[in-house]
Amino acid sequence: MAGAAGRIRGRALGRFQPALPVGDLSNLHLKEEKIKPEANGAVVKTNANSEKADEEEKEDRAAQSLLNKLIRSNLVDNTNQVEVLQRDPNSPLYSVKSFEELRLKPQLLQGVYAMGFNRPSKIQENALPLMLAEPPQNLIAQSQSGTGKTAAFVLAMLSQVEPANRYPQCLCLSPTYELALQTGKVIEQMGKFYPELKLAYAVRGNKLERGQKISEHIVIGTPGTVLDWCSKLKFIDPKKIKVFVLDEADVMIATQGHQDQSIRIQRMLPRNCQMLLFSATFEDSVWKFAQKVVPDPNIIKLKREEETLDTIKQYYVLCNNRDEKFQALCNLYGAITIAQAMIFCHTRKTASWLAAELSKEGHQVALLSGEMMVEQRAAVIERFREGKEKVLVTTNVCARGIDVEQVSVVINFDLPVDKDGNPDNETYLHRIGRTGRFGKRGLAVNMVDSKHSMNILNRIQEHFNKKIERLDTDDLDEIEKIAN
Ligand SMILES: Nc1ncnc2c1ncn2[C@@H]1O[C@H](COP(=O)(O)OP(=O)(O)OP(=O)(O)O)[C@@H](O)[C@H]1O
Repeated sequence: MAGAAGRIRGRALGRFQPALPVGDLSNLHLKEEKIKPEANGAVVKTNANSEKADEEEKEDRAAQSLLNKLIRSNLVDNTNQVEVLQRDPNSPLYSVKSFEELRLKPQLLQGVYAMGFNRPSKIQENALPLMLAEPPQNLIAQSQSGTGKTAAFVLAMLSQVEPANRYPQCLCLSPTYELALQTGKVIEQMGKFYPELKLAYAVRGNKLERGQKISEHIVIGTPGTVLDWCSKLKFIDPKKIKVFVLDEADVMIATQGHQDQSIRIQRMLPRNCQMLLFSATFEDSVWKFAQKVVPDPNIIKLKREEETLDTIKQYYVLCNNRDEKFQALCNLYGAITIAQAMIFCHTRKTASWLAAELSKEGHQVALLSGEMMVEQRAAVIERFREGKEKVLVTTNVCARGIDVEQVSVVINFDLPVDKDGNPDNETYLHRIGRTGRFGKRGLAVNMVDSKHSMNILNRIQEHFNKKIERLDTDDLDEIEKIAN
């Protein structure tokens, strides 16, 4: 394949590409001076306005979380260590390397193995001994999505339940109806060999007769309904709850009202109730909330990922406008063989335009867009993973926080910016971090179409202190080896 790139070096690409009859490679390095300052300013302004106007997508963390659960088939590989801050440093609570060491009830051990788990994940290894200790310990735990948090607290709940007592003993809050159902499924699977154990869903639409008392042992639901069931409707006696779990705390607080409702529920629980809070991320707001709902916590945190771009080759291509960016993209495809690429756009509109244009050029393109139902999005990602499509075009908002494994090339058709138009370094890292994983080398190509975006690129470069080079025909041999 390196030969193909070699043949076209310094020549018009159009003649050599079967699927994409496009222009000259010189488009790849248009001179920066070509962008007239006044035109440039105007372009930027219009872009910013129109982008705002058609940026209808709102970050929906609950949908992203659900999507991750739907597309995930196994544990996310994570090499980071966890940090354990024990409330009582004198109490020796060791981590466990096997489920046997936890002395789980036999029917739970059976459930764990029936789910195909051989040994605890990193977060489980550290959290389970704390959660199953006598007396039960409170816990705030943060670990990346997909690392086994749900399974951990489900085991804790199932271990504490006394089936002979026919009333709710464990209460679990989820941010949405769908996420509550997903967690419910894990409870059902893991408790499969514990048939006397019953589960109720406190979600909107699940209507019970007034005056009724619930006999199920575990209640899982959304904050609003759980609050009603505990206070106004009195279906649950909160004073009898032994384990309170607050799942997906980061998603929870992103929803208006959920934080207050969760705190109100927590205030109704007995003092000796075990409080457990889980979150995939740990920004300040989550931490503040966690401290309000979990008194005297033990804390388990996944150590921050080292921001490393060492295995990723980063380039930029200078263009004048959207069409030229498309042209440059086609040129790149014509010049090298790309196994699988993800292309990020700023808006839905650009993403669907680009997907259509690429399809016209004969590419097998998948479009992941915010207007799709979560199930549809999961299907698109699945097909892409299976290699049915080689290019996935998506928007920033839609793809943030979604686990798509290794791709060989990431293209920023638009650079990531925050709502104020400043460089979004975190998103940049997250996007291009999809390539260059597991010791492989990765390739990231940034399309720059104005002085403004050049400025953004420079700031990103400074932030990471890592050179982003201008893509040149001389680089094609090198990048072909990475991209293919
Ligand atoms: N010990 C284990 N061994 C093997 N697979 C596991 C283990 N624990 C969990 N899994 C599997 O890994 C996947 C992710 O686990 P889980 O949903 O518990 O992660 P999570 O951290 O709760 O994710 P989220 O933050 O999205 O809620 C699931 O498919 C689950 O069945």
